[in-house]
Amino acid sequence: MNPAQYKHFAVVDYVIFALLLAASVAIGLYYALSGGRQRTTQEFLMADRSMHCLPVSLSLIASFQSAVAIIGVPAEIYAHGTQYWFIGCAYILGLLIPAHVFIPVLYRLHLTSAYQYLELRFSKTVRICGTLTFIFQMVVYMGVCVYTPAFALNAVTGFELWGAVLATGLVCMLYTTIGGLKAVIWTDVFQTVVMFAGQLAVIVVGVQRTGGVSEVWRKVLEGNRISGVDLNPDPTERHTFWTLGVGGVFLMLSLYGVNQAQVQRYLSARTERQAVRSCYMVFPSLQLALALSCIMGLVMFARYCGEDRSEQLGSSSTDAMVLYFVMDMLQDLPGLPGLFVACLFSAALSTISSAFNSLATVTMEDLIKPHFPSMSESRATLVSKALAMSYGLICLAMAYLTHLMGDSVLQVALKIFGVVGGPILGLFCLGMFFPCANSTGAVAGLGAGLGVAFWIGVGSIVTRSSGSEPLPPSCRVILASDNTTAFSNITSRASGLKRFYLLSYMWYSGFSCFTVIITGLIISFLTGPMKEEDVTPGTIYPLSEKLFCFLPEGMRKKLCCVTPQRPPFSAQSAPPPHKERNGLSFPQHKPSQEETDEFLPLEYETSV
Ligand SMILES: O=C(O)CCCC[C@@H]1SC[C@@H]2NC(=O)N[C@@H]21
Ligand code: NA
Repeated sequence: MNPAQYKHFAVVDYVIFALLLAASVAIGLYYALSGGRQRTTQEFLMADRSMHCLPVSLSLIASFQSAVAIIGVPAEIYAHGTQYWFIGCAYILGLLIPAHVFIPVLYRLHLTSAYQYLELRFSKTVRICGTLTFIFQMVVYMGVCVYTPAFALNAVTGFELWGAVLATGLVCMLYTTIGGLKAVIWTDVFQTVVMFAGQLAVIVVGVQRTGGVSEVWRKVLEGNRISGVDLNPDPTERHTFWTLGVGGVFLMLSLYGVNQAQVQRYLSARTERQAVRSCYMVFPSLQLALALSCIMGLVMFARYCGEDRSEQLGSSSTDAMVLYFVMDMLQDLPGLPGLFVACLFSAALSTISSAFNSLATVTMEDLIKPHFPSMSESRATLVSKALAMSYGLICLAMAYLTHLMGDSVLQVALKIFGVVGGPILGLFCLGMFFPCANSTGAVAGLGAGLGVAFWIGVGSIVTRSSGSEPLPPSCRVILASDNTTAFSNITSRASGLKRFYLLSYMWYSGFSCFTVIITGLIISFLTGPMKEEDVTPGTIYPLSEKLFCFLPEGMRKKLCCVTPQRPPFSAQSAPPPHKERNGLSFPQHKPSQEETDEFLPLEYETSV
């Protein structure tokens, strides 16, 4: 875009953006100077496990609602129609399963890092593999989250790209390092409100500028942008009800079930019931966030129908076009462009701060503490703060790498979750649902899952770049058919392996998850399946019990090869002493009176 056409900010816009950064730092400072003043890792990393479900639920949304969703989803709707909206169907199971399967198991083990589960259930090696995989996933994802808002802003307003990246990274490092998880959660709450406000402002002004709701609706229908339910079973079809509604469930489970950033929030809740409730409360807010970004895409479509702005923009990226649309709408309403920029950076900051804090937690808990068991609390807290800061620097470096990725940011983010998050989900499912799985099987399974996922991921980039260039955004009705035509002739031409590469990226999570489970079970049986008495109590979810709960007791016992063990503690009995395993002691949690009352008894039976 030539500088002459840059949309410029009024002073008040910069003031609003600066206020957002200042408010975030202020919250960080407040938690640095209040409470326990962040002197223990329990407070710095786990918020003293004292959080109420409301801030936890808003923080759960903010963690994986970054500028990628704020910009990438409207761009997706603008270019391809509302098929993506069906990912909302995946939120039902994608949140119910974490609430009733993953949270009960992980909460009762009283963990700090989700990957401690892997050591309790399997071995230290499996835990380290899980931790390193998570670190890789979040570092790459952080890079995309820092880069996206700065890139979009620079494309439209000439806003200094690396200045914005630096400002975001530094402010985030500051309040995360001084304020710990409490500051990260409460800034997430504040930033989520700013996110919704910014998107709402663009929608209200956009509809009003495009001639009202009926006019927008008419243009959207005319432009064939409301997609019906596409039940096409072809797995290489990018977005269908199946890839989004079913494939999306695995994506959600990898994020809201086993990702450390979310698990840490569940564990910071004061009781298990509060944690489960926070998971339920995510559902309406996530649906609202999805609706806002989809509607924004529709309004943008109605506004630019028939015109193609890629030449003014200097890039055919629909992502940048979203910012162009926003500035076009809000340009002469001083303060609103600043509000939207604040919304964009709130989305980025809330995700990056969650990433910093969770990365620091797992690095401290899984990679450092086991080697320095006698490390003092104050030193451990200091090292945790240093870790949060160093991850900030790594993130800035990763932002530069994102610069080279090129794909639409939404696709890049979802591919990262699929390729790396899917195998981690598979590892936890293998552990929780298959008592016979052993450590060798777990490591082999994770390796196979990551290998297959990377293979498809890289293969798809190679295939697509040789096959099709991204279609320029346009309102022509035939765009949809163009897209299908262009795409279908690639698919039809593709042979077996190439067709494999064309698998929709929405299936990566599910595909790699099953690869881990199947490989893990095969290797476990080949190397001698685990015996029931060797499985640590409380690390198995009685899946078979639950699935066959309609069967009579006797038949169920026969059918379910393993009856799950008593959880590490129960409301009645006094908690057993420290659980020793592999020479490491995991404090078995002494339930508080409130927690005892709130204990959600799963039907556990002692093994006969
Ligand atoms: O916004 C991002 O940073 C990542 C893109 C969205 C990630 C997934 S998609 C399903 C779920 N819904 C969200 O709003 N985020 C996650
Ligand atoms: Na966010």
